[in-house]
Amino acid sequence: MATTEYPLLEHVNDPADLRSLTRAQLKQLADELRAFVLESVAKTGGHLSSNLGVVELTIALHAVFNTPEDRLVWDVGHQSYPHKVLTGRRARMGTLRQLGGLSGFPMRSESPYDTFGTAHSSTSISAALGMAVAARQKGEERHAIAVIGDGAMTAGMAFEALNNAGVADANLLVILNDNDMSISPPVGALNRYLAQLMSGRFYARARDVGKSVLRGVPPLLELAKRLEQQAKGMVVPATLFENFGFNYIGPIDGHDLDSLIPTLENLKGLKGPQFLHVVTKKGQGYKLAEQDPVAYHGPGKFDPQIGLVKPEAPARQTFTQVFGQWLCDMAGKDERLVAITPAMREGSGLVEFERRFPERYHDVGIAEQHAVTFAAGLACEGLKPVLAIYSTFLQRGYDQLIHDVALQKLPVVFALDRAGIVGADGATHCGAFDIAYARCIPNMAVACPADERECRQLLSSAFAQDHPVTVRYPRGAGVGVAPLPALDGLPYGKGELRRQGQQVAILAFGTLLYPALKAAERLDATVVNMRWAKPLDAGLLARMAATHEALVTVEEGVVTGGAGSAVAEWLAQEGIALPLLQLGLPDAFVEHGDPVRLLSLLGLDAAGMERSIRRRYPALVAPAPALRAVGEH
Ligand SMILES: Cc1ncc(C[n+]2csc(CCOP(=O)(O)OP(=O)(O)O)c2C)c(N)n1
Ligand SMILES: CC(=O)[C@@H](O)[C@H](O)COP(=O)(O)O
Ligand SMILES: [Mg+2]
Repeated sequence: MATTEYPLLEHVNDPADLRSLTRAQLKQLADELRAFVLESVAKTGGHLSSNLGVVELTIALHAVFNTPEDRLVWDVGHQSYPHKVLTGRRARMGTLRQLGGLSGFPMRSESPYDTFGTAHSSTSISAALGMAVAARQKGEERHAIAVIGDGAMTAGMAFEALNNAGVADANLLVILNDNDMSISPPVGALNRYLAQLMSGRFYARARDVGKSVLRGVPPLLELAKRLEQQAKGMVVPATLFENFGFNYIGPIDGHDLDSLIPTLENLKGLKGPQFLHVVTKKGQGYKLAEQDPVAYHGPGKFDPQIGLVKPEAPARQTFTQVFGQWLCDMAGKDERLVAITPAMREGSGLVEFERRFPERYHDVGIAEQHAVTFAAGLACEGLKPVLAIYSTFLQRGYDQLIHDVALQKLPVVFALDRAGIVGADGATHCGAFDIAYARCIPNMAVACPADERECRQLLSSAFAQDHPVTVRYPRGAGVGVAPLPALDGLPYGKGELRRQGQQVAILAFGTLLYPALKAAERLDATVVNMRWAKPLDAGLLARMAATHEALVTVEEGVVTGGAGSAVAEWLAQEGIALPLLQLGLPDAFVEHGDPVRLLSLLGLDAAGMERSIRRRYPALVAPAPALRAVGEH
């Protein structure tokens, strides 16, 4: 008889299938599920450590609650893979984060079990509260559960929701999945507070019952030991969460189904806002991930037997590396420079800066709104803040960008990483909107470097200004134009002519300059590297308009309101009636997939640009080279 590696898991096609399993079988299921997630993520790449940490919690939730009738909301959702596997998507896990495949995050369109789309953090309590209040209003009996990590818990939004939920008296269960980690080690007072809760309640009680529920979480044990002295003889005060109006239970061991299931069963019978504090370990069960949860937060493909292999020095630097290097160099030259990250030290290229300039490094936690206003405060006092932030996450701090920074004309540099297509993370992380949302703000300038060298130069230009500037650059490497060691900037608001052609001028904003140059060779078009979406280089534009029959703009951002729209506005303002073709991201969300393929599908590679320009201006470009006859080389 054929044996399978996952004998129990293979029969779980729906959470209903696991509700009939015995406790011992559920434990076996947990082992199989963990092994499956590891095997699967190793093949596709994706978020690993967080998923390994919630295997038992996921099983317990689906075993106890009547999902999807009971609403389960995963905060961030990067830990939703075990949930996907148990809710009928096991066979599709091989397609994870690929074009047409499963999303790396919960998605309402993907499954009825994904009750709320997440990826940007700290939304789960608000969403689950909304669902709980809606159920009450509609007279429907069901539970709403938010599972939120200790990192996500630091965001203002989570506290806004707690503040509301504590008095709304809705049947809401908030589960704090406390693994004492964000992507990097957690920061801030909340983290310290959670550690105190652990020492005061969890560890003491664990000792009392003579059973180490801390088994398997040695760093927590260490922490508990360190804090034990403080806890001795202490009357445990009401927790913060009880003061918010929640019934607080915990902390309990999130890897122990014998604790999780009865606790959840009990909570299920209680009315009003409930708060369960669960302690887990990021990377649980895979030693390499336990030891280095940061490296295994979101790895690419790897061999689980070997683990991640340090890549040989890549031929080309990523834009993130270029930024990190610039930041250190500029900090060495100007001691007013301070750097801020909202919990994205690794992703934003700040590891080396923190090592060299710890006093000038600020990880503020997942708190983008605060990060922007904090930068404003620093700037008020004469410091020169550089906020390193993903394009998509700055969306969170939009009012702060306008009201706290731009309105007061404060010189903050926004280093916007992940601008444009990001690939596997998909629509939630796509940096599509920043040109549009930044350029409409008075006092704000927007720089769009075309390559690595320009990225460094334009960061210097931005740093020299007396007002806010965003410098946007994409995920990954550029074409390989090595940055110069100097810290000289490029002229503010000026572009450059890159190719003189005939009747059509292509105005490129950012890295799409290079495919535009390729397309232009075949079209015999002029190409301008605009460099700045705001201010526009009006002199250069006027020259192009006067000497060409038609214009084309190219950008890796939404066309609606983007750099091409800025050119259209300028033409209208100048009363110039010239045909304009705007190429960029469509008025639609761009899904997950390989970025090269996505750009090609969107017509933003050289061939796509050539096609669009030829179609729009057939009489103004060089004829397409004749198709070669068969056999001709
Ligand atoms: C608004 C926002 N900022 C930043 C991120 C990037 N991010 C994704 S997961 C994560 C860490 C979350 O920590 P936690 O909630 O504790 O979950 P864990 O990774 O520990 O499982 C961060 C900072 C995000 N998804 N959303
Ligand atoms: C879940 C999340 O928001 C991040 O972990 C995100 O996946 C970052 O991806 P990169 O830093 O690899 O672009
Ligand atoms: Mg965490």
